[in-house]
Amino acid sequence: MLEAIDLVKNYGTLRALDGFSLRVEPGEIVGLVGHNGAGKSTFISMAASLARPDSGRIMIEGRPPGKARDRVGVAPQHIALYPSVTVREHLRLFGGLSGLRRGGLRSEIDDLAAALRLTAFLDRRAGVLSGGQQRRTQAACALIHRPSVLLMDEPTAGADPETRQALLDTVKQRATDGAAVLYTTHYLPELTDLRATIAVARAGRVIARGTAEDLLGRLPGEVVVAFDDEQVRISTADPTATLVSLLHDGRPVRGVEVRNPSLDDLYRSLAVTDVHSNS
Ligand SMILES: Nc1ncnc2c1ncn2[C@@H]1O[C@H](COP(=O)(O)OP(=O)(O)OP(=O)(O)O)[C@@H](O)[C@H]1O
Repeated sequence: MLEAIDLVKNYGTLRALDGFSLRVEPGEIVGLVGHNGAGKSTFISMAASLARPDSGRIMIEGRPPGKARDRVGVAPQHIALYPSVTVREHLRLFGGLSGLRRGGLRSEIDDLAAALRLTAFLDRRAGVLSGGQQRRTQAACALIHRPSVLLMDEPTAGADPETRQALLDTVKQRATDGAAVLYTTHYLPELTDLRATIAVARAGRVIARGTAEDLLGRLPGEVVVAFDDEQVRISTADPTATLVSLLHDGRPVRGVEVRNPSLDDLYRSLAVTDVHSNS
């Protein structure tokens, strides 16, 4: 389990975390979302014991992060691989650091390479891999020792659909196997695919927490219907009912588009709530 209570972190005069609290249970995937600069990566650095809070408490399975490093897997936002080292050597290195040896290490490497579609690239140097292959290699380094807390910071940034799906399927499987997963992204559909609960960060704290249905269910989507002579665009909480009512008179239709609420809609709705709660 990962638990953070009331973390504060200042960089000079800038307060990066301002009372950040979050808990991720074993088997749970929490999607941490929020605008650029909200504090997501700063929090991940702390959970990975790369930075210390000025105040507050963070625990990994009841221990401070510095004493639980072997239980944590981190896929940082920016690619951090050795260009001249092969994928297999990366995995041997990271697996070896966590105590995996010989047959155990070999079979973890084979299983993970298959899951992340890296088998054909195991003996290629990281520097000659495509961006997506590097992303998958980086995730594999985080996963090789079967960590009980998995921290993934925008692991699919710039990834093609194949890479994205391989990563999402592997993360889902690890959560099913009992890992507590913290996953940051700017893509809402990934969190739906992961069946993640959502934590929204803003200005260094978590301002909302719940399932996608809780947080997005009451937000309006949008229905756009192009008729022969006009285009009708309606903001609605019930797109299906709106669509049925727009189409019921049988007018010829050239196109229909239904837009579900996005993360931007969620941030906007929370900004309004926040302003009200501060007033
Ligand atoms: N080492 C550092 N020194 C100074 N300021 C920092 C440092 N690390 C982060 N910050 C600042 O702290 C704030 C939070 O940054 P952080 O990287 O945690 O945001 P984020 O939510 O991960 O954003 P993004 O979505 O862009 O990755 C930002 O204003 C950033 O500029």
